[in-house]
Amino acid sequence: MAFSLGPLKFPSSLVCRATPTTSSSSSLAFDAAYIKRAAELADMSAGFTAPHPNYGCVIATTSGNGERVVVGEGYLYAQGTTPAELQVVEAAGESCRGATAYLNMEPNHCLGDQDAVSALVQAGIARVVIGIRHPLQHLRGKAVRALRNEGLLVDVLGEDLQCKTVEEGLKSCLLVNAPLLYRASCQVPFSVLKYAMTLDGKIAASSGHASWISSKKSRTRVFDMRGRSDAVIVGGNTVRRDNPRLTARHGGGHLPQRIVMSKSLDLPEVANLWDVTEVSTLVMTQRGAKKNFQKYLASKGVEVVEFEILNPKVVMEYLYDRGCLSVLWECGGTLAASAISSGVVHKVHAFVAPKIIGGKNAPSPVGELGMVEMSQALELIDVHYEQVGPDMLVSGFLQPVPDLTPVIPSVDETSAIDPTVSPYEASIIFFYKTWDPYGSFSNFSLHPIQLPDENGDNYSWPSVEHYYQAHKFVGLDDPVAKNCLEEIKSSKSPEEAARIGRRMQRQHPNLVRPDWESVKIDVMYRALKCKFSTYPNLTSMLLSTAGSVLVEASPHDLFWGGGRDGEGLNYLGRLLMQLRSEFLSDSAPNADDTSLRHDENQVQKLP
Ligand SMILES: NC(=O)C1=CN([C@@H]2O[C@H](COP(=O)(O)OP(=O)(O)OC[C@H]3O[C@@H](n4cnc5c(N)ncnc54)[C@H](OP(=O)(O)O)[C@@H]3O)[C@@H](O)[C@H]2O)C=CC1
Ligand SMILES: Nc1c(N[C@@H]2O[C@H](COP(=O)(O)O)[C@@H](O)[C@H]2O)[nH]c(=O)[nH]c1=O
Repeated sequence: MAFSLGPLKFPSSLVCRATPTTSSSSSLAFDAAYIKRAAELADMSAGFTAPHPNYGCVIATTSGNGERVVVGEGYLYAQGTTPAELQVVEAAGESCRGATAYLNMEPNHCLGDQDAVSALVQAGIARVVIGIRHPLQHLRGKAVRALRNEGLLVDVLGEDLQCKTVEEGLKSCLLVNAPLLYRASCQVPFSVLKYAMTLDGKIAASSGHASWISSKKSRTRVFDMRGRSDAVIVGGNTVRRDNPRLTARHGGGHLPQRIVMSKSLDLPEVANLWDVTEVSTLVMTQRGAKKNFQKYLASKGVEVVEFEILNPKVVMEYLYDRGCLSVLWECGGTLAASAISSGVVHKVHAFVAPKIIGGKNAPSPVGELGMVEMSQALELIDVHYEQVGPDMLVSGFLQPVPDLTPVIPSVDETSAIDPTVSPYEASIIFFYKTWDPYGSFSNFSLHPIQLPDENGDNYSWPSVEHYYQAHKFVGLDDPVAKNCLEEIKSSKSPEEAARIGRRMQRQHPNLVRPDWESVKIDVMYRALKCKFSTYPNLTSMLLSTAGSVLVEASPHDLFWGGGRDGEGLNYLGRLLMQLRSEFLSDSAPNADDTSLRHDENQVQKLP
């Protein structure tokens, strides 16, 4: 799950938070330059590391006359080869003592791996500057903690170093591992749509002829893009029309797998893509399509994969499972439209050639998307323009680079709600359905609570949800509202209570107590406090989550829940964290309500 807070943004105050060793602006400028260099180095292995990240490392020190000197540089060549940090400390030897290591990304710190952390420690590195934390939950923060435990000073960009000077460096680090961030966030490979079009927006003449629209220089650039990808995808029509090779002919380097998506399998018997001597080809089709042709392809060494229904989403999920990090779509407009509509395209590279071909029926880069107004157009983010020979390369993101910082609410809010949570280090614990591992945190869990009813009489509410829904109608002198309250009290399940309360609120908003919006958080907090104080196992379960951010994983409820992509306010999670914080500072939690006034004040303070 992604909590995209928008890409490449810094907190609004750009005041530098910097450690004593880095406080001068010239040191920050060095930090920024070296971290950028680490990202450049990491980029050298693009295409080779799937599904692992790209790592670069620069080690710099201050010489006797006070000058900064780089004592070593390196990058991870490919998956399974010596980590960048190890290579550099080995090469730089004694010069590493007291030096600073710049890493574009927090290293893996897994048991059994050749360990970057121990290499840096043993080499005598004094300080480590890290571009971004590891985006994968199980690795996030591990190396940072381990290095700090060993006494090294660790500065993470955007956390310990937050200022304009390092902004570019951080951006480079995010971009160089953008495929990993998208992969981790969307559970599909990072996906780029590339096409070449004429100035009048055609990707071929009306005859279908397309070679060539872009210049030789642009096409050589495409070879490089292919080399950075793990797979290149085209549709059946492009195979029939162009007979492409889809190889990266830029002198060595990585070759991506070639993928054809064809439902009909009405493909030519002779095609460049069926020659798999240099690189493999996969044909993706629908179950049962032209079995004889499937056999024929298999005899040529072409792998055929059948799907129940062939569409870009299932193909991308399949490629994710096969370990692809990055995929290049080089199809025509029909398949491109289908891929964009399915939400699997993250970036676009459009080569625009200064040519006009015309033709009413000449194809364009993206087919039907079903949009009717210009306001619906998809706008690219972080757009770049670059002249390549006579052509213009326009590129940009269709979806922001995901920020996987596991924080809901925001970094600033988190410590205000629960000071025990260190926002950058925290893991997220999601809860939602009652059968989930933390299902007892749900309002729907069947843990009766004793709290006064509308008459002030002690009442056993079957669940927090019963209490919450009923309180929408408390204090109203209306027979329908009173009846609804009674119905909620006697409803057989929390789901039923929720259904009655929500329906009534929707159909008769005038029968909901007028102060509901301002008291609902208090009502919920009172019920939660009672529930978690009443049941010792729930108290300990809540306390056991100390240090983690709690998120109600409701995709629809954007007030109490975190939403599908972290867009929700997560008030239920916030209240539980607030309660946990209160329990932690109170050695003997109980259901006594004498502290309630104080709690209410605290609740009011929530942003
Ligand atoms: N200038 C450029 O950058 C490029 C130009 N071209 C040009 O574009 C033209 C071909 O474009 P176009 O016809 O759009 O071809 P596409 O490459 O988009 O192929 C469309 C075909 O993809 C297959 N397909 C499989 N699943 C799907 C799906 N879910 N949705 C849509 N298609 C699916 C079908 O193959 P099947 O019919 O076999 O079932 C379909 O006919 C050619 O003239 C070619 O030269 C192509 C690529 C790039
Ligand atoms: N016509 C066109 C492109 N077309 C794309 O390139 C494929 C051909 O690749 P190959 O056989 O490896 O050279 C073709 O099928 C289509 O996907 N690309 C471009 O950069 N510029 C162009 O003008």
